[in-house]
Amino acid sequence: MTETLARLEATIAARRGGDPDASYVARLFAKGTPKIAQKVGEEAVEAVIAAVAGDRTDLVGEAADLLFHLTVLLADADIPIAEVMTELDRREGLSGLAEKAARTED
Ligand SMILES: N=c1c2ncn([C@@H]3O[C@H](COP(=O)(O)OP(=O)(O)OP(=O)(O)O)[C@@H](O)[C@H]3O)c2ncn1[C@@H]1O[C@H](COP(=O)(O)O)[C@@H](O)[C@H]1O
Repeated sequence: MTETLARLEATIAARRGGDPDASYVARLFAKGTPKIAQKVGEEAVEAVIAAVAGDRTDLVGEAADLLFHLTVLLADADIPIAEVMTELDRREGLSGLAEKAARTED
């Protein structure tokens, strides 16, 4: 899973400054942060609609669109996905500490 995102991140980085006529990602970068952010918002709403409708197939597709556009948004902000993973790992550690503390209280 992480490898897939890492590959996508590398492809997206390689498209930076590329030909907008030849690449969707280059086109997004050329349009700028507000357009990329708008796409993330749209894809998030579409994923939410698919989830509420109970449409599993649509949700998988919309989730892929959302993760893809979020990866472009992070690249546009010069934030490596690894930094987001580190934050998730930190939170996992915090929840582990909370569980440990709860066990100690018993
Ligand atoms: N994963 C994706 C991916 N997911 C979705 N999309 C594109 O995202 C767009 C979303 O569709 P929409 O109808 O919402 O948007 P649109 O009408 O095309 O654009 P707007 O008018 O809304 O700006 C479609 O054009 C899809 O093709 C993607 N485009 C590219 N990738 C990955 O990015 C790589 C590089 O792509 P290129 O930059 O095109 O070479 C590809 O090899 C893929 O791995």
